[in-house]
Amino acid sequence: MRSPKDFFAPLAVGAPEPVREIPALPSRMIHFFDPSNEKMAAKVPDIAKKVDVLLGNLEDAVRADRKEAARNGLVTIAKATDFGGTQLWTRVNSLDSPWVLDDLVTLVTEIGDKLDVIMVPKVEGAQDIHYVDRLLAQLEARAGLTKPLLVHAILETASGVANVEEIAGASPRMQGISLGPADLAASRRMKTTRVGGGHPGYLVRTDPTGEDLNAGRTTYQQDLWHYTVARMVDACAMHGILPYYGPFGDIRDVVACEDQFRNAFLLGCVGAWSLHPVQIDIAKKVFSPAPADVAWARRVIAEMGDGTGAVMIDGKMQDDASYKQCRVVAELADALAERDPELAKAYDEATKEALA
Ligand SMILES: CC(C)(COP(=O)(O)OP(=O)(O)OC[C@H]1O[C@@H](n2cnc3c(N)ncnc32)[C@H](O)[C@@H]1OP(=O)(O)O)[C@@H](O)C(=O)NCCC(=O)NCCSC(=O)C[C@H](O)C(=O)O
Ligand SMILES: [Mg+2]
Repeated sequence: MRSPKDFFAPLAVGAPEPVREIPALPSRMIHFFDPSNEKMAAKVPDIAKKVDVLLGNLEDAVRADRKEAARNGLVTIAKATDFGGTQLWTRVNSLDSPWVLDDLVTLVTEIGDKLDVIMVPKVEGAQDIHYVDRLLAQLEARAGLTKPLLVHAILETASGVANVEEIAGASPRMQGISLGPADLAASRRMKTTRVGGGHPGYLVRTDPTGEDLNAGRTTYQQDLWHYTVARMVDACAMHGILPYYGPFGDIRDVVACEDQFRNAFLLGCVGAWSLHPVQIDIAKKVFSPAPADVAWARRVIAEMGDGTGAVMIDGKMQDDASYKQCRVVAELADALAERDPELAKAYDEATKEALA
């Protein structure tokens, strides 16, 4: 563990100064594509206009014999594309794989100035982040980069969950953490074969109403991921970094995907992964607060003045704490409005109506 005194010192001579604060840039959807897949790669310029984050995936879902093609494809795409205000991320192979060293060396050297965040899979503890942290500093120094690359960990091993607080605080590069429900289920020996989402067998049942144990009893499906997401959100909030729900693998089930994303949004996540174009608009809808909620938040803030004391608005008590809750929603809305003029208009119209 580094001393707090040198936590923000560069880890290699000539490496850029680490950031002191993680920018809360819109990242409602992290859109995955395989850079070795020509059809997907051809769609990148168009998709880049629609998403907050575009991620060139080199890890799982890329066949072993396509790893080099994916790495080289990402370099070519990054050099040839103007991403505008859209962030470019990558997910490198796992730290125990034969590909990760070349992934990091090639990407930082060739396109380190274009990349914003490196997603590291299967993180087990702070030691994994420390390894990547030092290596990135060496590579950044050699490439002459002036802006440090940020690191995003996937929470997808039982050890990772047990160590999530130390992972979140392991480096000033830590930008955020995503839930990886598929690998996590395997690591924990959970008995679901689904990629994220619920399971009909994970439920609670109302009490029996009489002798017949089957009669009149309702069951309610529970969220398999509630504990992990909540723990991840707390760890991220404690360290000033951003939490994300990960993948929802049932691409056809756009309804359950929206539900799972919304649960994560309400619990504190700022975004989720989109694996297919159809999931982009779901994430955009869910992770942008509704205009009516933004209008309400802005109204409470306006009526609360300096944010202290208690007032009644429409029969509901508001005080210092609810003022802070409203600031969370209003600040997110302001950040999204800056990127999205349509959303800005919808928020302003709803606010005008609420304040009239
Ligand atoms: C899931 C897919 C394999 C589905 O692909 P496909 O069968 O081609 O779907 P469609 O025919 O409906 O596609 C229509 C067109 O759209 C293009 N397409 C599909 N997906 C994307 C995309 N992500 N980005 C850009 N374009 C995309 C198709 O090429 C079709 O094009 P055209 O024929 O010209 O009309 C596929 O969507 C896919 O591979 N998605 C990404 C999967 C992925 O990245 N998986 C890894 C992340 S999840 C994970 O790793 C688990 C996690 O770590 C954990 O442990 O939980
Ligand atoms: Mg995984």
